Amino acid sequence: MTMTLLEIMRTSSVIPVIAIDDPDHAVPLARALVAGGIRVLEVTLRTKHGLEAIRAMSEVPGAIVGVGTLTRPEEFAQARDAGAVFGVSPGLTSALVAAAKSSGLPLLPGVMTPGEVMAARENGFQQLKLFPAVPAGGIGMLNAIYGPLPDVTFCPTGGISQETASQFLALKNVACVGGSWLTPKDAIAAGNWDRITEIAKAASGLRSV
Ligand SMILES: O=C(O)C(=O)C[C@H](O)[C@H](O)COP(=O)(O)O
Repeated sequence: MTMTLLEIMRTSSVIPVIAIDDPDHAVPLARALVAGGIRVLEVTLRTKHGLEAIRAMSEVPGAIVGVGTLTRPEEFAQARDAGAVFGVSPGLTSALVAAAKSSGLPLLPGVMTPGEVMAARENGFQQLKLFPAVPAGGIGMLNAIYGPLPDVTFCPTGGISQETASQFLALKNVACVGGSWLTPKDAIAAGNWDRITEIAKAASGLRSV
């Protein structure tokens, strides 16, 4: 089943940004998040286990697995072949635009300024990640962008927490938010999957204020 980026963003109001330090954690972590109602999982290439984790997590029933931290063109086809069904990058370059098109992997590119929003839109991207969301201006920035550029939809990521997520989700131009708070490193290291499921349940219950 092929999903568009907008369908993926609307499946989950919160997308966990995941870094896997131990490949054995991939499957139980994905199961714990899905059990808590969080199905869309962004597995970053920040660690060397990213592709292996994508391959393993893609087999977990209910999980919709994407790749994060795409910064080099060659990573697109590798992630797609590992099973990723969407990709997220912290920024957009012409080489990444070409790689997204040739790989067929739906890309959620990172932007931080109105000019970057416009350049991304010129390249055919209307769903964008505001990154880093809070340092870039957060809610005020998203509201300001909505005035001149109302036809783009954001997944703000960077500095968002369980406490602030609903304020972002209340904005007209926000479909979902991303964050690493769903996957605390200490809980993963301890194999405390119940705690991850509890955090996921709280996050999946979030909509707007
Ligand atoms: O690794 C990537 O691809 C990124 O673009 C960065 C992450 O999305 C943010 O660093 C998550 O932000 P926090 O929730 O504040 O930890």
